Amino acid sequence: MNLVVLVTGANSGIGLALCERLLSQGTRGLQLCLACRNMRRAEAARSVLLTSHPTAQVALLHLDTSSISSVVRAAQEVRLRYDRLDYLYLNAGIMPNPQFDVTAFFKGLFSSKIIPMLATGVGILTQKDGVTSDGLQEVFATNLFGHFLLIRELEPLLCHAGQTSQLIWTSSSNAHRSAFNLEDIQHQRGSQPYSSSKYASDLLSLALNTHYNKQGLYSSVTCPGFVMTSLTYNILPSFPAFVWTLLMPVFWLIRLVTNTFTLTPQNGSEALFWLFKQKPESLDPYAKYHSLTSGLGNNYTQPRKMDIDLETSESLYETLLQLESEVRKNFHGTSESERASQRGGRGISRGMDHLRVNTERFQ
Ligand SMILES: NC(=O)C1=CN([C@@H]2O[C@H](COP(=O)(O)OP(=O)(O)OC[C@H]3O[C@@H](n4cnc5c(N)ncnc54)[C@H](OP(=O)(O)O)[C@@H]3O)[C@@H](O)[C@H]2O)C=CC1
Ligand SMILES: CC(C)CCC[C@@H](C)[C@H]1CC[C@H]2C3=C(CC[C@]12C)[C@@]1(C)CCC(=O)C[C@@H]1CC3
Repeated sequence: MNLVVLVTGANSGIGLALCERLLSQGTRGLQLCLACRNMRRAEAARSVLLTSHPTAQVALLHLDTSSISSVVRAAQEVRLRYDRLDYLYLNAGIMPNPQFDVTAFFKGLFSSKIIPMLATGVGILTQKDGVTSDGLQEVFATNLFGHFLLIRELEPLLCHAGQTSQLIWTSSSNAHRSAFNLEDIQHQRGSQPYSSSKYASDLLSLALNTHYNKQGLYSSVTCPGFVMTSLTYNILPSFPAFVWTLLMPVFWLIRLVTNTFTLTPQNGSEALFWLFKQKPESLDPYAKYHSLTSGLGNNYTQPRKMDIDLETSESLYETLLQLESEVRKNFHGTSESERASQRGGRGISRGMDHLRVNTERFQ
């Protein structure tokens, strides 16, 4: 059987580590597709993978999840290239302009909330969000909506009679109900867009199971733990690399009390890889599958109930469908010459100006 696996944000961190593990376990005929926004980095990732697995089938796909036109074009390309899609890893993610609250961190260290604070980062992190050329909030567009649109565009490959397909989200322990608001799903008015987008992915996964299980499509949510990647290095950009290295023994000690300090991308990809080997029908739609690493360095996967409910997940799903239909109307309303100039990388914001206006009421 030729399994097709597509991973978004596959050129670094957890996504790349997952690809390495998928190839290492030696599934015959596995076709891996790295969907990345930066083709130079994607090429470099493919070289790394092919160095250790010279006969592997590793394809590249240009995909910028924050851009509607890029998602639509990438999905078109996938439909041309493949006649099935068995696993879709929705892994690409950003946490732009993170602000680390040092005072809250030190207060937390000497309070009873120390363990949850170290495990989730809740209460010590905020971000400054931007707006995409489509007029959407950047974190929402990148982490959630681009992926939602991708799933909808790939429906013909994902919903096949007689076979199951899996959607696997890289969510986070930072996902928190208090950061999410159904009236402001893009988190335009708050300072925790990352937490909001990850909580929204937890809700959306539940809704996707409700609507697509009958068609053989299953969705699950993972949490990689705290992993040292470019995303986390960016939280304390003033720390040179050697400071992080010096802190490693401290982190290993913390791991003795919270197994969420997975630290390496390989450890962090544990749950994503574990799900690859599971029968999707046996998975719990209300569970988040956590990558955990014990004090002795052993990796394992543990399901934990999410703080989500069916009603909110349905409301979010309906709102996303409305936004999708608005976005499609505007995208198809764009003239061919405008789309051609978008393809050339110019005039995206001009071509999508009317969309920005129309999406305003969804923000
Ligand atoms: N590190 C951690 O502790 C945790 C991470 N996560 C999640 O894990 C996922 C992977 O992050 P991680 O490996 O840590 O960090 P990395 O920054 O190493 O990986 C993020 C990947 O997403 C890609 N990406 C970002 N924006 C886009 C976009 N618009 N279109 C396509 N690809 C994009 C990046 O590409 P590029 O190289 O071009 O920037 C990169 O390949 C994210 O969803 C993150 O939120 C969750 C919990 C904890
Ligand atoms: C000695 C200190 C300077 C150590 C600082 C540690 C913090 C920077 C980290 C402790 C818990 C971490 C954490 C995340 C980021 C970095 C910490 C706050 C995340 C929020 C990163 C993104 C996620 O999705 C979840 C992570 C949870 C834990």
